[in-house]
Amino acid sequence: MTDAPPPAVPAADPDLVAALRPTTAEEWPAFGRAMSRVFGEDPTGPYVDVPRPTAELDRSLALVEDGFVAATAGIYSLELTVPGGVVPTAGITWITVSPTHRRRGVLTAVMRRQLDEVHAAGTEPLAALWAAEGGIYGRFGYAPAVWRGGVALDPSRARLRADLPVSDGRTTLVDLDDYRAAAVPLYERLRRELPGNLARDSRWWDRKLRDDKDDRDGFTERRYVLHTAPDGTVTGYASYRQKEGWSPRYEPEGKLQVVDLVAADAPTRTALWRFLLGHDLVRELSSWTLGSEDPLRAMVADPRSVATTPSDALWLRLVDVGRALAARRYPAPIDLVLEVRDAFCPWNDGRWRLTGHPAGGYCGRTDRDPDLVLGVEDLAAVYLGGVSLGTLHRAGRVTEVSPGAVALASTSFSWPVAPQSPDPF
Ligand SMILES: CC(=O)SCCNC(=O)CCNC(=O)[C@H](O)C(C)(C)COP(=O)(O)OP(=O)(O)OC[C@H]1O[C@@H](n2cnc3c(N)ncnc32)[C@H](O)[C@@H]1OP(=O)(O)O
Repeated sequence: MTDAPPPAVPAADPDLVAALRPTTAEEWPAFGRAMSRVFGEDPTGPYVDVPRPTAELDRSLALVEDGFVAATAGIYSLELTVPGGVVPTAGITWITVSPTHRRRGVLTAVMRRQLDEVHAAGTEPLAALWAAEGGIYGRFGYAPAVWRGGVALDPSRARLRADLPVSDGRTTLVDLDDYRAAAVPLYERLRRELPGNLARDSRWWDRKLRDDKDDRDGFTERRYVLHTAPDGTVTGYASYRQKEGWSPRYEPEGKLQVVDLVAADAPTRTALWRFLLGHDLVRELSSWTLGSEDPLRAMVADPRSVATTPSDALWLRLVDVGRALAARRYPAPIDLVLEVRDAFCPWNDGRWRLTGHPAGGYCGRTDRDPDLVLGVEDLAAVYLGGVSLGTLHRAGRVTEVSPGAVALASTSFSWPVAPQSPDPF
C-alpha cells in the first residue's frame, strides 16, 4: 500500500470565507453584469436586470467591496440521475472572480463556503458543475464524470446500417407548443434510465427551449420533430438547427446541428437519425449534446464516417462519500474497504466499507485494512459509470492493496448505459 501525502490543496482565508454573502434581487443588475464582464460578454436578453426564474438567490454568494461586486457564485438545487436512482445534487454555477481580485484565494474561499454549507445541510451528497476550464476544479475534488462526444459527420457519406430495426411509426415536424407538450412527459418517463440526466420542472424547460437569436451563431431557429408509434404514442423527439452554405463552385456546404435527441427504443432512434441524415444540402451534421458513448457510431455502416472530439461535460464531487456511494446501485456485488483521500473535505478522508449490489448499496466508516486507495476525485470520475476505475488504476491514480480489488470495483462501478449530460447549467 502506498502512503503518498495528499495533494496540496489551498487553504481558505477565513476572513474571505466570512465576507461572502448571498446577493439580493436589488443587487442583481450589478451581480449579473459582474458575471458577464468576467466571462467577456455583453449582457443581453430579458435576464439582465432580473434573475432568471431558475436562479436561487438564497444559495448565491457575492464578494462586494465598496459596492463593487468582486466575485459571484451560485448553486441550483438539482436532481441527478445516477446508476439505479436519482440524487439531490448541488449544481455549482456563476463562478467568477473579477480580474482585480484574481489569485488571492477568492475562488478557494467560495469552494470552502459552498462545500461546507452543502455538507452541513446534509441533503445533497453530490455537487456538480460544468467547468469553464479544465484546470480549475480538480484540486477541490471535482472530476469529469460525463464526457460528451463532439460528433461530426457528412450526411451525404454516412449511411445507417441496413440491419437496424425499422419503425412503423411516423416522424413529423411540429411547432414548439406540440413539441413541448410531447417532450416533457416523455423525458420525465425516460430520464431516470440514463445517468447524467437532470430533472426539469417548467422553469428548466422554459430555459432549455429558449431560442434567442443572439445564441444561434448564424444558424436558423430550432426545428422540432416528434416520432409517433402507430397507436399515437410519442416515442421520441429531436430538435435541430441549420445553416445554409455554398462553396465558391456553388456546391452545397450546409450545416445541421442536433440540439436534442431522445428515443424510447431502437426503431425510434433509427427513424430520427434517418430523418436528420436525410437533409439535402448538408455537408456537416454535428452535435455537442450527445454523450461520448452515444449509440450513433454503432448505427452507421462505416464507423469512421462519424468523427468524435470528446470533451468533459459534467464534473462531479462527492460531498459526502458514505451517502453518495449508498445512493447508487452496483451491477455486480461488491464488498470492499476504500481508503479515500480528500484533503479539501476532511470529513470524507479515511476508510469506508462499501457493500453494493444490483438493488442498492451501503457505505459506512470502518477501521479494517483497505482493499483500494484512491482520491475522492477518482470516485467522482467513476461514480456515474462513464469512466473505468481500471483505467484510473492503469494511470497510476488508484492503488490496489488486495489482489483483484481493481477488477471487482471496476466491474461494480460500471453501468450498462453510459452517462450523458444534455443540460449545461
Ligand atoms: C462552474 C462555473 O461557473 S465555471 C466558470 C469559472 N469561471 C471562469 O472561468 C471565469 C474566469 N475566471 C475567473 O473568474 C477566476 O480566474 C477563477 C474563478 C477561475 C479563479 O479565481 P481565483 O480567485 O483567482 O482563484 P484562487 O486564487 O482561489 O486560486 C486557487 C488555485 O486555483 C488555481 N487556479 C485558479 N484559476 C485557475 C485556472 N483558470 N486554471 C488553473 N488553475 C487555476 C490558482 O492558481 C490557485 O492555485 P495555487 O494556490 O496553487 O496558485
